[in-house]
Amino acid sequence: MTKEQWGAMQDQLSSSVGENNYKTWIAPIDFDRIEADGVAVFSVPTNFFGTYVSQHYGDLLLAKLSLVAPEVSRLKFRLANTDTQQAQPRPAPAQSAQPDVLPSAPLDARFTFDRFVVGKPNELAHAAAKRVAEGGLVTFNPLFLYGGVGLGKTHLMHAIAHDLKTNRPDLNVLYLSAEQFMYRFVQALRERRMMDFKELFRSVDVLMVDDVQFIAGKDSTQEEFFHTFNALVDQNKQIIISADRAPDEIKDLENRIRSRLQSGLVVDLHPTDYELRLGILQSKVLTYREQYPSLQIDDGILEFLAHRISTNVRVLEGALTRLFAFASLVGQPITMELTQDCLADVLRASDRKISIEEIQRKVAEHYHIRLSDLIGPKRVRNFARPRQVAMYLCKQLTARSLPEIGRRFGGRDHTTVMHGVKRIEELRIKDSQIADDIELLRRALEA
Ligand SMILES: Nc1ncnc2c1ncn2[C@@H]1O[C@H](COP(=O)(O)OP(=O)(O)OP(=O)(O)O)[C@@H](O)[C@H]1O
Repeated sequence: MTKEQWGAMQDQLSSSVGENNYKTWIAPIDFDRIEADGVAVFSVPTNFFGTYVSQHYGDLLLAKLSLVAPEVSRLKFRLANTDTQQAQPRPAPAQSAQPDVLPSAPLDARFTFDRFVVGKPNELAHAAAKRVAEGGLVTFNPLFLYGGVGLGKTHLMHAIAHDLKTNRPDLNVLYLSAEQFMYRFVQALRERRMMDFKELFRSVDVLMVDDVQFIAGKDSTQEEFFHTFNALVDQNKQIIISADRAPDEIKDLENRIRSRLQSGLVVDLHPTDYELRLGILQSKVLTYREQYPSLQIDDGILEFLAHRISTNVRVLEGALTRLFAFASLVGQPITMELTQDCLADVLRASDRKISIEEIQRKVAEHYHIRLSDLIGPKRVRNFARPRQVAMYLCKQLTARSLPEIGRRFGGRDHTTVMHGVKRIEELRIKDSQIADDIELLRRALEA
């Protein structure tokens, strides 16, 4: 393959991986040669780069390469200008002092605070993220953000990084996923460069680690993470962590790490509610207006989508993107009919109905009481509170009416259900145990 062909391939890669990823990961690598045994050699600025590109873009590179050079069956990444590097002694300290780049994972330019729609389910997480993004005194360390898939954890972390770049350009901000932390650590171990690794991580002013649940069960990575964490906290450097669940729900995590993670501010991104979903759709439509200025969208479509697609924001956004692309392709306005046609599969998939029985069973299990006591007439508190929780969840998660719910709870009146639902709504705010119970149950039911 010639350098020109590599140039053309880079252009194609740019459109496949997106501009941001391209600039960060593909542009800095260079095609070197194809060896006799079908190995395509690329030069990379650091070994970590090679590992990252190979893990994330290896298949894509290979696929594109095989169109131009069918003999290629494998990729190899070598440090730039060190062709025979493996055979060479390690560089003298003066040379190795040349600063290694600590690659922050690429930030998505769209993930800013401006584009983050705030509603009840995420207002606390948003406020905490905003506070950290000011780059002022470290008041809570770490900030631990958690929540289910696609609820905006990564969006908030990138937004913090974007803001810090503007507010505090003097700070060395590092954002990476826990998986990347592990690659970087393993790489350092393999190359016997642990001192460099430690030094680099300890020179960071703000460390953000996304999806920390990834290191559960990975003992040495946890150990190193713990030391990095402690060293930074001791220096009063801000740490921001995200995970798909609360620290005490992450299995196979060492206790000392768990308690460290809990020692700052732990905030939950709750599943979206209807109003938040509608807000997100409305804000997305505004951005689409620039791209598709003449496209008409009928009244009621966004409300319909916000009602019907309650899984996660990523699915919601994907549905809207598809809808706009489809409508502009066929040159038609977005009507209800077109929406149902175009999104039939998404709508079917999110159609999974949670039944009243399922809720009753899960709640009884959760509170260790018998199903018959949950539904039955006894009014002792041990049964009455779980019963109200179950009624509340039936109201939230099913489309059943209050009289219908009442009937299924031993023939109770709809006003009893209404009272139960109200009581739990109040308690959720005051009583964190109830709030946690509901969250756990909701997740289990929606899983
Ligand atoms: N409140 C919000 N306002 C606007 N966009 C949002 C909001 N919440 C989530 N999104 C969008 O939803 C998508 C998924 O969000 P994100 O990647 O941050 O989720 P996540 O919680 O990190 O999920 P995962 O656990 O899968 O990593 C992104 O495109 C993000 O911009």
